[in-house]
Amino acid sequence: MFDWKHRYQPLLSDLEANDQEDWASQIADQLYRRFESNPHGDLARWNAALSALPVLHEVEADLNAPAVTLQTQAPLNPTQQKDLETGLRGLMPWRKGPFDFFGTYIDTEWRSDWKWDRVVPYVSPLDGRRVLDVGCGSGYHLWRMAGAGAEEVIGVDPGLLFLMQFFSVKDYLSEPRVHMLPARLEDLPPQLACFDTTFSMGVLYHRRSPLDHLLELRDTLRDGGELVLETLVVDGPEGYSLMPEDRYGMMRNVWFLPTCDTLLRWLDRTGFRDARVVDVSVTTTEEQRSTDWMRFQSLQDFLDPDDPTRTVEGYPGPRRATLVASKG
Ligand SMILES: Nc1ncnc2c1ncn2[C@@H]1O[C@H](C[S@+](CC[C@H]([NH3+])C(=O)[O-])CC(=O)[O-])[C@@H](O)[C@H]1O
Repeated sequence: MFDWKHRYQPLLSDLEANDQEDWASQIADQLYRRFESNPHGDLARWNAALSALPVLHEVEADLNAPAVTLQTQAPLNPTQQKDLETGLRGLMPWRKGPFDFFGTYIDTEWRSDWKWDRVVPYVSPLDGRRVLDVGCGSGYHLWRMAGAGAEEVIGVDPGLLFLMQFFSVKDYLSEPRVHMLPARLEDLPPQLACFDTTFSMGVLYHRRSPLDHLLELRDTLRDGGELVLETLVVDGPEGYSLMPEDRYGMMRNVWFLPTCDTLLRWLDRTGFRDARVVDVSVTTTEEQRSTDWMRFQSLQDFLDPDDPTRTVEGYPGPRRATLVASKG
């Protein structure tokens, strides 16, 4: 069974030592529910894949390279190489990355490093900061945040396969600064007010109530803390946002695609100050595509073949804005 007690003990002890006993006991309850009282149907299979990964010593990491990289001095022997392949293949599909496990390159569906490169020039330096990443996926950006010098990084994402992918990296590293919880933002205690920087990238459009999402993000931050928000946007006047009739680019659960000016208004109304748009980029089929490690359909299949500037449903194709704001 997935040994969550052992893996989460350091985080729970840290929180207790920092007067966050309530949060620690809430996390322990949530973990118990997810792993023991009501486990996901695929958990045993994913755990077997994680357990298949070879035990290796003196692993070093490069958290500043485009692919989060793990390496050892000596190359892996053929048995270790085979076990590595079995374990990593058992954790497919790999969507957010890339990663390099001891020379095995995981070409993920997304070039998440491209997003990081777009965002990081505009973020206050992360050195010494306590950082939250909401909707962290496999945890790719968590490792890059630690590489950028953050003192502590916590990711939250409800996806359990993502969590298993996170532990496929974490189990190799003695890296006490980086944690991931299988939870939604809404599952965190209200008014945490303890993070210096909170990222929400690729989540807002999945929320039926985007303003509540912004309020919940604000409540995670200390006064003056920084929000980094990245989400899908459309053209149009202030106040406008697109609500797709059903799917958007074949994705279910897409609710609001605002204009940049609407987003600035939303941030103002939810208690942020100094909000600014720092980047707007079209998502290309080079950035999001099927690979050997994610063999399902991807962006190319979600765009109109006769007009790739539009989704198959006829909406404007994906364009993402990054905004930075402070808790007012
Ligand atoms: N309420 C929620 N709370 C926390 N996580 C959530 C919630 N709802 C959805 N998610 C999670 O947010 C992530 C959004 S993906 C962005 C990944 C990364 N940030 C990226 O920018 O590359 C974008 C996409 O694939 O559309 C998924 O992993 C969800 O499980």
